Formats: sequence, structure tokens, C-alpha cells
Amino acid sequence: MRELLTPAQMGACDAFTINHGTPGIDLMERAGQAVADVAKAMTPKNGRVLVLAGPGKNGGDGYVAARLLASAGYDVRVAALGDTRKLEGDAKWAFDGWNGDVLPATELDTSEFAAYGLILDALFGAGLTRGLDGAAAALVQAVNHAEKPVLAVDLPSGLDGRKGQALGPAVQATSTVTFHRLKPGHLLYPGRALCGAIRVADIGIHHDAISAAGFTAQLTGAYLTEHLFDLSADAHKYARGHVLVIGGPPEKAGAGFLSASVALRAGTGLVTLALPPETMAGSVGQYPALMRARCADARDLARLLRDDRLTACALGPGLTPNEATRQMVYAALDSKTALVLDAGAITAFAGMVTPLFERIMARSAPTVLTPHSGEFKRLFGDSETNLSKIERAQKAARGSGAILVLKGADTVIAHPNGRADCTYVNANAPPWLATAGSGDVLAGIVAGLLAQPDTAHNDPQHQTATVALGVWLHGEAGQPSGPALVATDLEAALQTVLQRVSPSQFIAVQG
Ligand SMILES: NC(=O)C1=CN([C@@H]2O[C@H](COP(=O)(O)OP(=O)(O)OC[C@H]3O[C@@H](n4cnc5c(N)ncnc54)[C@H](O)[C@@H]3O)[C@@H](O)[C@H]2O)[C@@H](O)CC1
Ligand SMILES: Nc1ncnc2c1ncn2[C@@H]1O[C@H](COP(=O)(O)OP(=O)(O)O)[C@@H](O)[C@H]1O
Ligand SMILES: [K+]
Repeated sequence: MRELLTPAQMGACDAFTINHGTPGIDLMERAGQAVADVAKAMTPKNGRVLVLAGPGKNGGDGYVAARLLASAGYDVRVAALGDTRKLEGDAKWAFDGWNGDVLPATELDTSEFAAYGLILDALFGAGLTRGLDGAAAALVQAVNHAEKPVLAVDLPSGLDGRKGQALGPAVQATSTVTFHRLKPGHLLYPGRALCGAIRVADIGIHHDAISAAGFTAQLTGAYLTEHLFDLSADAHKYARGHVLVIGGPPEKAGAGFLSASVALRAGTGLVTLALPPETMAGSVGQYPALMRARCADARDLARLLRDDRLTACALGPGLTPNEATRQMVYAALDSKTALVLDAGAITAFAGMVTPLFERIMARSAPTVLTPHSGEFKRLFGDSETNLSKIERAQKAARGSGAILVLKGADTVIAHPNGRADCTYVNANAPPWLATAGSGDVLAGIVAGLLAQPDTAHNDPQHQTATVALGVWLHGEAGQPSGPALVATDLEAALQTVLQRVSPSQFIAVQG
């Protein structure tokens, strides 16, 4: 269930299934059945349901649901947008199967919407081609104004299922039922907020359909823990990787400590925090497990990176975006370690990306860029609005040569190869992760995971999955604290999450 399908890919899955012998009306009947089932759970038996049916197959699903709800005892009213005489194919079949009245939607008294227990939005789904206007826009605005529970069929009407954006008005749903697989629009903001609670219903799509039609990305999840390093019982600490984190000046020294301590928690064997002389003087305090090294400039860093036991390096948290940082990034790019560039190491290259991207592309070890949307714009500009966040991340990964982690509530992870099986969307991050230092923690988790031996030998799928695992673990670790979360809480929370998901737990021999 992890593949995400664009509306076009979903349409191709429908077509594949129909071509392999399942009539389209069977798919529509199952879709309508799934919608009716959720509707029943949202409103009491015998409740009043208003079904708003559009001019295509989304409307068809609405007519099926109307029939099933009416036969189950609900008081159903149907209003159609557009001329029902023009309905075709499966949608016409569904319309013909509805025995009740159909009122033109333009004749609805929208002030009566408040009298319904549930509004079913079956106006537009995958077939939306442009922003809603005219009668459709007015209807959608009236639905939203009514503030009644709304169940959207497939997608809230007006929402673009590929981009997760609405060009005009869009339905604010309480719940959305979609079919077979999630679409990007269900996960990418603002679309995700318009969907409410999302259910994915099985409508009997052929099991080979996705292989034939393709997919666009994958949803992250606990399944990614299969990419955790398989720690052998007699492991040596150096066999678990060694991360070097570069810390910054005293004003922002905490960032490096946050990254370094969680890199250790993520399972790497050793972490060295390289600090400028003015920060070195600080006490070991709560971080005695970290080793420290003096690093005043790029030359010091190059010298530290000559230690070939280092397997990953994280650079940027707490660093000032300036020439000295650029030189340190160049030194790190010259090394053979996996590299995570975040925060100051990203902003330092605003408006001067060519030497950065050239050096990233020349590397054989993975380089990861972890920009939030502001940092992304500094490196990649305001890219075309017609691209989804998934497509923007894929394009930026291709252009830079780095594995891109485009952060936010809907973080996208993309490999420069642009492949769908190397692209992920993360959806478990709670909003309280928007707190100072949370990004530094993410950089540390990703570096800590990448540092551990790559048993898959530089396989892009494994590397991207490892980065996506880091993003997913960060989201999981963020959940328990609630809105009081501060970034330092993530370290203990990560420990709990890893205890829960670790594939192999040590079993002691009892005497
Ligand atoms: N293909 C299949 O076999 C299945 C499709 N299903 C349903 O079919 C839906 C897709 O159906 P369609 O492809 O017919 O598309 P829709 O029903 O989403 O809408 C298509 C119609 O809306 C018009 N339209 C698009 N944007 C408009 C705008 N901004 N203003 C006014 N009119 C606009 C189009 O010209 C077309 O007539 C899915 O969302 C899903 O609900 C399900 O029944 C499952 C099976
Ligand atoms: N509204 C949100 N919902 C969920 N996660 C969020 C939200 N805002 C930010 N995050 C996550 O929190 C982290 C913040 O990183 P960043 O912006 O670099 O913060 P900082 O620089 O303060 O550490 C990222 O992993 C991001 O995906
Ligand atoms: K809809």
C-alpha cells in the first residue's frame, strides 16, 4: 500500500484492470460501496444525506453511494452539477441505477445545507483539469460555509491530486475515501489538510496494474526499518561506523551537540564533534560519550577527514553561512565519507551553487542536502508552480547530484536518479517538530544511519531508503512529547522508537 499514484497513473490502473476483464461498473460499484460504508459510520441511521454529484465518474461513485445509502434507510437527496443527459459510460450506468429525484445543483437552496447530517462531495476527483469557477465554485463555497460533516469521494473537489494544491475553491472535507492507493494530493500540503481523515478502499484493481502503470513515490513507514544496520553480536564499535560532526561558534554551539548526540543514538559506533577553539573550552557536560576534536578551519577539517575510519560527516547545524563554511564544505566533499549538508552549509551557497553541485556530482559516496523550504529556494530558486513538491525535490536532486530531503510537514526524499522507488513522502511528523534544533537532530539521525556499513554496497535504493528511514524515525520520535516538545527530547524518544522497531533484540544466555 506504500506506492503513491498520480491521478493519471490511477486512471491507467483502472484501465489496465478493465482491459483484463473487470467491467468498469464493477469498480464503480465497489467504490460507491466503500463510500457508503464510511458515510454510514459518519451519520446516524436514517440520517439526512445530501449527495452532490458531478459530471464525470466521481459523480458516478456518488450515484452508487446514494442508491446504497437509500436502500439502507438513509434519507438521501441528490443534486447534480451539469446536464445529467450528457452523462456517459459508467457514470450514466450509475445515474440510471438511482431511482430517486435528481435536483439541478444550481436550484439548491444552500441555506438548507445545515439541515443535512452529512454532505457527500462527489463533484470532481481525478478528472479535475483546472481550478473551479462559476456554479462549481459557488457550490463548493456553500458546502464549506455550511460547516457540516463532509465526506469527499476520492479527493475533495477542487484539489489537484497530483500537486496537493487547489487553483480555485476546494472542499474542506471531514473525511476522504480514496481507492486502491493514496495520491500525492492526499499527503502534500495544503491538500492533506483539505482531506480530513483519509481511508484507502480496495476496489479490486488488478495486482499487476501498478507494475504496468507506474507510481510516483512511496509513503515512508515502519517497513523501512528493514534498512537498519544488522548489528552482529560480536560487533566492534568501529564496525558500526564513525561520524564526524562539525560544530559552530559559541552562540550556536548547541546545534552541533544535538546532531552529534543523536548520531550516536542512531546506532553509529563513535561520534567525534569537531569544534572551533572558542567552543572547545566548554564543559563536557551532558555529552561525555562524544569525542571532541579541534577544528578552526577547512585545513583542520581536511586533516581530520584523513582518518579513513570515518564513515559519515554532518556539516551545517550551527555554522555561519560564509566563505569559511564554504571552504569546510569543499574539504568535506573531497572526502570519501557519506555527507549530510544542512542549515549554514546550504545557505552558504545561496546564489553560487555551480561549484557545489559539480563537486557533489564528482563524489562516489552519497551526499544528502536537507533544506527546509526557505533554504531550498536559496539553492534552487522558486521553481515552476506547475510542479508538485515531489517533482520539485526530484528535479533538485537530479540538478545537484545529492539525495534531497525537502523538509516540512510533508517531507519529500528524492534521489538524483529520479526513480519512483527512490522517492519518498513522509507523513508522520507532528507540527510541534517545528521547534528550534529539530532540523539539527534530523541531520544527526541521517548521518548516524548512513555511517553504518552499507551492506547493500552503494545501492541507490538502499541509500535513499536509509535517509527516508531517518526522516520517519524523526517523525516517530517527535510524536510522544506533544506541543511541549523541545529538540533535546528527541534523543530519548529516538531511543524508545528504536527499541520498539529494532529487528534483533539481544537475548542473554541464562546460567
Ligand atoms: N476509472 C474508473 O474506472 C474508476 C473511476 N472512479 C472515479 O472516477 C473519478 C474520475 O472520473 P473522471 O475521469 O470522469 O473525472 P471527474 O469525475 O473527476 O471529473 C471529470 C469531469 O469534470 C470536468 N471538469 C474537470 N475540471 C473541471 C472544472 N474545473 N470545472 C468544471 N468541470 C471540470 C471534466 O471535463 C469532466 O467532464 C475518480 O476520481 C473516482 O472517483 C471510481 O469509480 C473507480 C473506478
Ligand atoms: N509543521 C510541521 N509539521 C511537521 N514537521 C515539521 C513541521 N515544521 C517543521 N517540521 C520538521 O521539523 C524539522 C525542522 O527543521 P529546520 O526547519 O531545519 O529547523 P531548525 O533549523 O530549527 O532545526 C524538519 O525535519 C521538518 O520537516
Ligand atoms: K470529490
